[in-house]
Amino acid sequence: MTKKSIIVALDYAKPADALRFVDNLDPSECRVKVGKELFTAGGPDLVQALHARDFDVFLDLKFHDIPNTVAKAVAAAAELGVWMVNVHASGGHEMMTAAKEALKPYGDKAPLLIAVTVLTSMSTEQLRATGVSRALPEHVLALAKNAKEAGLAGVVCSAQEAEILRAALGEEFVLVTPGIRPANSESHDQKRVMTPVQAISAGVNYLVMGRPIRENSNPNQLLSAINHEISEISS
Ligand SMILES: O=c1ccn([C@@H]2O[C@H](COP(=O)(O)O)[C@@H](O)[C@H]2O)c(=O)[nH]1
Repeated sequence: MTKKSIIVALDYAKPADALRFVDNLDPSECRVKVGKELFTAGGPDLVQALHARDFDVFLDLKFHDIPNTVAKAVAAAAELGVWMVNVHASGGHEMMTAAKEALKPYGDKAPLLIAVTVLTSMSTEQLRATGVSRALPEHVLALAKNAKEAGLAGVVCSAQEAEILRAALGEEFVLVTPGIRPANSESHDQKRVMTPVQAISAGVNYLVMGRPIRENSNPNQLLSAINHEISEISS
């Protein structure tokens, strides 16, 4: 179990606010995630500024397009030197294979390529309303199997599906889980949530946390406390 299993979501509108926030974090305690809002505002310069501060960057742009376009997009992410990048598993096998192929020239320097299964903000009812009739965990597993068959390193899912995925897809398959909330804290728009300890116990590799950390009066203290909590159960 890596010490840096917490990925802090930098969901800021302004790059300066994101950098001010990370300047109070220790890059040996966490990694960071740049999503659509911050990347649209700050672009490659912002990613470079995070690298200069020694942070591993998960570029969470959830690419979903035709295979050629997605392949070019993940190659552009590799050029930025990010640690992790993702696509939507619902884009299908051909799209995911094209993305994987596009990273081959980068060898050991290629970012980890993972696929989003079902967003953690979705409930069973919301998924059904999109036309998916099978049970939500079953759908997540089918998408994750497709991602593994296409050669991807892992998936984004909810920690609630981690045990099923770990059992079916093996120890090496990377599970990245947003929707992580400390006990008794607000869920916001997240529907499938778990606490950090529950998630790690279920076999998750990386915990994505945004608002609970960013909105805490002492983010560093909270990070250390969670790192301590999870190190106790994973040692
Ligand atoms: O299924 C998904 C995929 C991505 N996310 C992203 O993770 C963070 C979660 O932030 P919180 O503030 O901890 O809710 C956010 O950047 C999402 O875009 C997700 O939540 N679920």
